Amino acid sequence: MSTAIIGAGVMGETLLSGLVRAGRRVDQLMVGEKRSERARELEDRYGVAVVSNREAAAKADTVALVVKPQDMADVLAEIAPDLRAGQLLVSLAAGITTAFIESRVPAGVAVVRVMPNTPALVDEGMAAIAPGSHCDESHLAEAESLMASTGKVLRIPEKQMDAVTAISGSGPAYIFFVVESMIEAGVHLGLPRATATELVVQTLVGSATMLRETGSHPVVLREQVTSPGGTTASALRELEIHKVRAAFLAAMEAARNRSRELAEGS
Ligand SMILES: NC(=O)C1=CN([C@@H]2O[C@H](COP(=O)(O)OP(=O)(O)OC[C@H]3O[C@@H](n4cnc5c(N)ncnc54)[C@H](OP(=O)(O)O)[C@@H]3O)[C@@H](O)[C@H]2O)C=CC1
Ligand SMILES: O=C(O)[C@@H]1CCC=N1
Repeated sequence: MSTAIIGAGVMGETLLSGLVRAGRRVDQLMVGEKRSERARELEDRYGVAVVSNREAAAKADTVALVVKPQDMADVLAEIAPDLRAGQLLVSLAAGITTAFIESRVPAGVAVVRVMPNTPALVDEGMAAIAPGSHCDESHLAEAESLMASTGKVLRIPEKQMDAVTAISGSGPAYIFFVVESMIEAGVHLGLPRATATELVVQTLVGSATMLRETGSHPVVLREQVTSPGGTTASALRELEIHKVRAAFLAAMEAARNRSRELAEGS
């Protein structure tokens, strides 16, 4: 089964590198890339064939679309003449619905919508997948296997996709923002930047591992850290006063709304 990746930016290369690490044969992979300098870089780094979008669409059994949502209509118009019934299109673009894609490609082309995230680069990705209307189990299983090469995969109904995008798609950026803020705070408290960075990163990894390995609710884990009348209670009171919880809710609503807008091409 050959797979083409159209759009080899951050997410496209993340998928490509994951497939290569997972042992997919490089001669079964293709990349559609228009910039020749970038094409050479990918050929050198992965030994993968870089071809035109149309050739990729014509030759591959599965075509992964990893261009920006705003470029999706143009790319679909370009490759539609080369697509045929039975092929699988896997879209990783935020906002773009399976109906949007299905209305622009030949009948019988199966579409799966995926929301991945960048921790896929270290095989700790979280991807959600949703089938379009002409998809059977084999198509969904192929999309699942593509994404499982770089982490966990969850099957969801497409109506949940904008919310998922706001949580796990954009989520790594929120976590990095928190990490950055904690490091800056450490520097304000007088710690060397390298010390603050090591403390924060290991605290994050340790806390994430506790969440995954104990399966305990985050409230329980937070209460274990919060000694009566102690330092953590003082810190958490400040986070509540500064409405951090409300800020997270507003941020994720904004991301969900932006995902809906991207579907309309804005
Ligand atoms: N980054 C992330 O964390 C996540 C991204 N996504 C989705 O992945 C998609 C890509 O995002 P991201 O990787 O961040 O963006 P990038 O801008 O890094 O990548 C987009 C790539 O598409 C290429 N491209 C644009 N037009 C064409 C075309 N006509 N033919 C071939 N390639 C083309 C661009 O090339 P050039 O630079 O030369 O224009 C670029 O390399 C988006 O739809 C986004 O919603 C989903 C989840 C997470
Ligand atoms: O910011 C974005 O639009 C993309 C989708 C999810 C993460 N990055």
